Amino acid sequence: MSAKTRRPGTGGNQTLNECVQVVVRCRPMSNRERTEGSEEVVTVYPNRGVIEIANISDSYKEQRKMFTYDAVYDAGASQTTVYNEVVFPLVSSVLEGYNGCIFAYGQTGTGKTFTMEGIRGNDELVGIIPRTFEQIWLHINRTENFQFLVDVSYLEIYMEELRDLLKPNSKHLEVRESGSGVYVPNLHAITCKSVDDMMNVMKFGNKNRTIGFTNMNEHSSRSHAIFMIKIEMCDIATNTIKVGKLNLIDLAGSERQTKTGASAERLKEASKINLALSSLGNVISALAEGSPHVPYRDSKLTRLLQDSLGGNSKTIMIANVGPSAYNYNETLTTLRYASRAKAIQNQPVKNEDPQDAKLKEYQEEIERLKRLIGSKQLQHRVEKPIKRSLKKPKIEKKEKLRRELGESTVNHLTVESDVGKVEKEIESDKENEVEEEVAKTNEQLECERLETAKLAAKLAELESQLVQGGKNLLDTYSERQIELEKKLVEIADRKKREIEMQQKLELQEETTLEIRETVTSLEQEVDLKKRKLSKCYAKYLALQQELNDCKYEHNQDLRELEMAQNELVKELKRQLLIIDNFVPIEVKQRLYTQAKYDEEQEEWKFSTLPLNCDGIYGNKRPVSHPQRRRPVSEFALLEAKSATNEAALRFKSENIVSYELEMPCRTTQEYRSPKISASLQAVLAQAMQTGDDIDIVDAHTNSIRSRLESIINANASAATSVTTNGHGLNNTTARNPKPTRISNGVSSTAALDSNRRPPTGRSQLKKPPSAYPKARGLVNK
Ligand SMILES: Nc1ncnc2c1ncn2[C@@H]1O[C@H](COP(=O)(O)OP(=O)(O)OP(=O)(O)O)[C@@H](O)[C@H]1O
Repeated sequence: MSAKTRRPGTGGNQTLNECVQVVVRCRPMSNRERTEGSEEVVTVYPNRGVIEIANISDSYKEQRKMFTYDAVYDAGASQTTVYNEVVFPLVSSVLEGYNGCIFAYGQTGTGKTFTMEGIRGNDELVGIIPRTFEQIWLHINRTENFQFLVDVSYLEIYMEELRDLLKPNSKHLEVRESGSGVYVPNLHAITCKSVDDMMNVMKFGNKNRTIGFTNMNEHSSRSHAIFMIKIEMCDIATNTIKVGKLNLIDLAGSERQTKTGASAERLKEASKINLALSSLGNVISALAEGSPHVPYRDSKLTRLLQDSLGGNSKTIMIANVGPSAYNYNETLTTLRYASRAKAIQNQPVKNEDPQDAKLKEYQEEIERLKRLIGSKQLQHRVEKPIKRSLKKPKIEKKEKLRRELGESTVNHLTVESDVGKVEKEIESDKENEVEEEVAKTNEQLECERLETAKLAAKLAELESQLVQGGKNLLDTYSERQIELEKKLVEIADRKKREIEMQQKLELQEETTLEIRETVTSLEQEVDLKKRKLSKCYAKYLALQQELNDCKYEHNQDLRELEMAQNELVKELKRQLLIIDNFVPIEVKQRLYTQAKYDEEQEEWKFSTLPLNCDGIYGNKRPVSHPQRRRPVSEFALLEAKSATNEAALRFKSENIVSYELEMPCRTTQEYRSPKISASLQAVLAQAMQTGDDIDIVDAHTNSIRSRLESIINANASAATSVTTNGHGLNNTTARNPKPTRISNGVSSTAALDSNRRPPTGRSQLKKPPSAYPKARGLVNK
């Protein structure tokens, strides 16, 4: 391990490189394997992180192979142990703002789904995904002064197509790349507020997952399923945001098509699954070898895993294997894969204060709504006194009138009565006005109140999406349980370190043994050298064996790829045959030129502009100008002017008579009879006449040409004799051993003609079947 490299869970700086953590889990023997009497060939040493596989079928090969990993689990390892020791630290990192990825890899039926999902309804057997939910919500409920937003998405890759499992009928999904990593635009995300919410989302998605039956597994996952959890966390005190993303992946099983008893459909699926997995293998190899080019773009799976393999994520690969001898080759392949993946280095980075955080958006929106509601409420308070102030003008105006009248009039009483009348009028007018205004204001107030209520509801909804941390601590967990959990993590960490130390110790023991062996005599030295040599030779043999195994496996992969390719070529030929026979040539050529490959979406598409008859893109028809009128024909203008004619009404509007008609492109051709050379026609004519085999090789010169010439000449002379004696029968009858029947006054030339054409229903002449030449399989035309 380099100085810059460390295994996850050992703490340290966030910019350090970190290897992909590789864990192998071996499942117990299945009932079927037991009844078939298959032997166990896998031995697991959990304390040393070592797994051994024995080869019992081939005595020529090396007997045992040993592999070392970060952790190994045998059939007895419980789901809880695997979770606490492997997954718990990673989920903790995600809750600190890192990206995390856990993917289960292995042959079909080795326990990937069992490890990731487990058995529902059994607390002991639930898998990694539901346990992750528990851990996340426990953390949220325990963390005070933090606000959380938890979004969940679920998708599958089936036959190299992305499918949204939470919106099964949604349109085509694609993988895109941005500065912050790979993502899938338009993927549906559901905001969750509890463990139950997340469980419901998982169950709903699983219902839409593609599964099928194979010989190896009754409920085989036929797709790669990716459960995505995004947790946004905001520290209320500092107002800083962190985002943790966790991808939980249950890959489809790698499988040998011969073993799974694949049907045609399963074969197609399997070839796509194997193709994606082999591209995953290529990516792992390229990363392990430090190759400058990593073929992420080879499949949708590797594109989605781009951040997890060689990217900014903390990653755990769980390789599932079976113990039976029947699956020796597949188990060995999985172990090799896993061994290679150990060398992949990632550079995990904390996602702090990201620009695209949804939580930030929500917070800003909440603030905006709060401000808006506050201002509206203030407005309500200001608007209330309007009722009272509306009465003021009455008194003011009354005083004014009194002043005006009082100053100019002598009789005070009359003035008073006038003022009283006017006052009453003014008052009733004003009261009406006020009532109207009050009604209007009330209406306005009601509208505003409604609007405020709407805003308040929106605010409440937004606020409800955000979860306040540290709420239900006492309800959910007691202090003792928290302590226990801490201890579990400590134990897991210690076990990990123990395995690492054990592995180092074993290496050192080997070298110290060699050093200790001091040479006392020449004989001993020879003995020691011999032993060293035999050790080296054994290693050499093992490596050679490994090489042969790899070659064999490579050839097998190649054969399977060839099989898949043959299938595809066959299918292509079928489609081309249909196109060639049923699609007219012009249409075919047009379609070929219109089809363009979209690099981004990695598929063929038709360009939107149709080709016209001249083979040019675009439309021949003129495009209307927004400000100009369409051209109108002379006739239409004249007709439009003649007010007498009722039919002229139709010419009052614009017409399209002046436009050139858009004629459909011709898609058929005139029938032309095939061109046959004169010599061949002569030979055919003779064959028609005689009905016998014709020797087309000259017996004397042994040449086809001279024989053909003689036939042509004979035909020409026969034609001349026909024109001279008017019948032309003599020659034919002379050469034809069969009697030529001429009935109903029909000449032999007509008989010859009818020989060339197929008999129709209209023809009165019924030809005897013998009249058709059979020997060469010639068909009358
Ligand atoms: N560690 C284990 N302990 C007990 N049973 C297990 C274990 N691993 C797997 N099984 C059982 O083996 C069977 C196959 O497991 P599972 O369906 O998880 O395989 P898989 O690898 O997901 O297969 P596929 O790739 O075809 O989907 C199941 O019945 C499962 O319960």
